Amino acid sequence: MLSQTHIDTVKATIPVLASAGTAITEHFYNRMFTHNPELKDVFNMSHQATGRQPAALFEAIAAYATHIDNLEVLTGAVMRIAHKHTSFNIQANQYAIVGHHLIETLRELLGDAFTPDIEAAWSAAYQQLADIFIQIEGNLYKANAAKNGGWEGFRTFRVAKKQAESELVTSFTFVPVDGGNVVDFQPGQYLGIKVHPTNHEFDEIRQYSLSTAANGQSYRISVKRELGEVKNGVVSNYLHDCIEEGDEVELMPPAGDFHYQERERPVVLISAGVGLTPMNAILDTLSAQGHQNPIFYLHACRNLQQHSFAKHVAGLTQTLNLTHYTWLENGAPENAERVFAGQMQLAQVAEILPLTEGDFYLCGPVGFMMFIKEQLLSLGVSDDRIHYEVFGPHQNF
Ligand SMILES: NC(=O)C1=CN([C@@H]2O[C@H](COP(=O)(O)OP(=O)(O)OC[C@H]3O[C@@H](n4cnc5c(N)ncnc54)[C@H](O)[C@@H]3O)[C@@H](O)[C@H]2O)C=CC1
Repeated sequence: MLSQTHIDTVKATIPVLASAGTAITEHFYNRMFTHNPELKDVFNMSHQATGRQPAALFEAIAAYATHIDNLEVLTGAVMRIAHKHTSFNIQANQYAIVGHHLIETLRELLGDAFTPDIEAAWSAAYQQLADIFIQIEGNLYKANAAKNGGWEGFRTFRVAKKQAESELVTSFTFVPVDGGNVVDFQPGQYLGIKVHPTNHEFDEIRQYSLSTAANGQSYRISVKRELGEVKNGVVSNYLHDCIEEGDEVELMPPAGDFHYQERERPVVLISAGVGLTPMNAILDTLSAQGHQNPIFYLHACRNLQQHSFAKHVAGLTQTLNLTHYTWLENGAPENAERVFAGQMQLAQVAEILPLTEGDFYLCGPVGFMMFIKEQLLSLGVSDDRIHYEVFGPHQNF
């Protein structure tokens, strides 16, 4: 139990942590992976290489210390992280390892400034946070296992179908090798997938949004091939290059607290690039449900060759009350209908959008979501009707 002294001590150490910056979390991860290399199987090592994970952990620790006497403020972030942890199959005993390396990192970096009082306060504070995550994650694991088609831990699936959707995006449909059902999910949720890339030192676990509606039998994800630096797209490119129909992968049950919410309001889905995957799942789900309220779908990508699901979305106008537009960054073909050239400018379609009552869901690169959120706010859409999540290590904007 945290005492007032612990709380005061943790808050008093915030400036020390802030001045050390991400050196703390970088040191922490180096230390942990040196002493517990088995955890490389669990953590996304590409996010280590880019520095995004140490930055995210540092921000999380700073936010926790800042709000330690009013943790309700962090409920949304805690739920988002807990869902993500379950897709990695994080277990209670791993919190003790992380806690040990965090405390030892503080001792090593702060030296004499890391007094016994500070150690006691941070140990208690870490334990409080770990207990919160362990409880929420334990409940999510149990709830998933109890559902029809549910399971706990990794389950082996076979690739039933591999299908190109555009120049860079390929879909993979997975069925369980045990022949059982699979648990339903909310459109917008993702799967944790574990693979062992060729010649790789450790397993890799990644999250991919489910890209079509739940059907009880199979799951589909749609993956973008990453061009450029090798450290990006280790798993995505392995799936593209090495995983074929008939091959097996390990999956955790669907997770994620960012998903479509039925609210009897018009829906506006706005995506860019491969961020269209959850939007496609939402559209397919609404179509299967016979949804009749107006839906608007706005999508941005580089060019026609990279426009996945274009025909599929056009076909959904048969079943849904759907209006859709596309922005092609590198230029629109002449006479193309519902297609604009350049980056997405909402002013071009603002008059048809339900600005005063609609729910707006955004998905795509962070820069794109920031760009669109700003436009929505300036068009008068209230903040509480703009929904998005940052894929990858947690980040606010
Ligand atoms: N469930 C989720 O939240 C998912 C999120 N994503 C995210 O989507 C992103 C990947 O998208 P890519 O296909 O690589 O996109 P991309 O880099 O090919 O960009 C696609 C389009 O986004 C627009 N865009 C990009 N940056 C912009 C900016 N700063 N301002 C205005 N417009 C901008 C442009 O129109 C561009 O053509 C990743 O960040 C990934 O994490 C992807 C899948 C699922």
